[in-house]
Amino acid sequence: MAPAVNNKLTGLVAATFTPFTTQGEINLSEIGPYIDYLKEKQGVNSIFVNGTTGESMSLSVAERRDLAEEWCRKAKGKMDQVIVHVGCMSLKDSQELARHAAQIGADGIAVISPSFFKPSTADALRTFLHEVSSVAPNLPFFYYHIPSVTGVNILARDILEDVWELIPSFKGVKFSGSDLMDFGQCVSYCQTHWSVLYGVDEQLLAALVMGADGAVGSTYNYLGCHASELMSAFEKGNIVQARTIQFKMQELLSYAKKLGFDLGVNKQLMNELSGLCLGPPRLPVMQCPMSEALTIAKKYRSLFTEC
Ligand SMILES: CC(=O)N[C@@H]([C@@H](O)[C@H](O)[C@H](O)CO)[C@@H](O)CC(=O)C(=O)O
Repeated sequence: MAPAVNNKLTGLVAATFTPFTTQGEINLSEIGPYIDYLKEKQGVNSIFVNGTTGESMSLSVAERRDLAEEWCRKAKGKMDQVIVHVGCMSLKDSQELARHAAQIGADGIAVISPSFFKPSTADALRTFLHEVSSVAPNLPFFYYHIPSVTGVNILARDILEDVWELIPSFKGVKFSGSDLMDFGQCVSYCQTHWSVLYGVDEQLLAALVMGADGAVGSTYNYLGCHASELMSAFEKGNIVQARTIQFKMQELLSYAKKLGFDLGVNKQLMNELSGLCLGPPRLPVMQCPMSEALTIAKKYRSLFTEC
């Protein structure tokens, strides 16, 4: 990746899991060791918290505040950037979390589209994003595009149209979609100080070719060092090496998907590979049987050497 200019967010960003106790309460005590693991074992220097992987929509606003605060506190001096996802179904809740993120020293906020009452047009979504950003006007703002989860199929490029007029703090897009034409259009429209970050880990190389500044994803929790190697190989023009790593990532994920890979499986896999105690997911996501995570971990170990 190009070096960071004006704190531009680049490189690899881990979308963190939310640690829970076995009783299903948030477990703040695991956040410090988690950050150390990401930095020391995976070489990951930025995190995206309370996102999809972090089960944000299954958390209360109070829990999200406590988690965001602890992530920011423990990341100080260790992580380059902590981006806090503050999107909620309710505008008021999103604004509360955005204000709170500004108070606790987050490096940026991201907002997903509401998905129960869905915006019917790009303008409706842009207005929602504007209203959230306006309560934290000095905080870098990212639009979080993830149509497969929200069911909101508005092109990300349409959200970007003259967006700086509406959201002066706008700093980029976290694009977790597989429409590479829309992605390319975002890259080509972007200002140089914005970041376009890709979020479909199994297609990272394609996004780098298209001009991604970096990547945010769940698998970088345990594939961080390998994805970094992929990025360096790409930067050096070694496409064969970059492709080899991407193909291994794809082999792991396609194997896992055949076994029913979802957030529950992903979290259990992370527990197994990292040795951290991140606990089970929260309902309605089901906990995955240990045997399934062990089978996928075995596949992981057959494909990748330890970082
Ligand atoms: C739908 C979904 O969860 N996508 C993941 C990916 O990292 C995904 O887990 C990975 O590409 C494997 O399919 C991320 O884009 C989500 C993410 O960044 C987040 O947790 O906010």
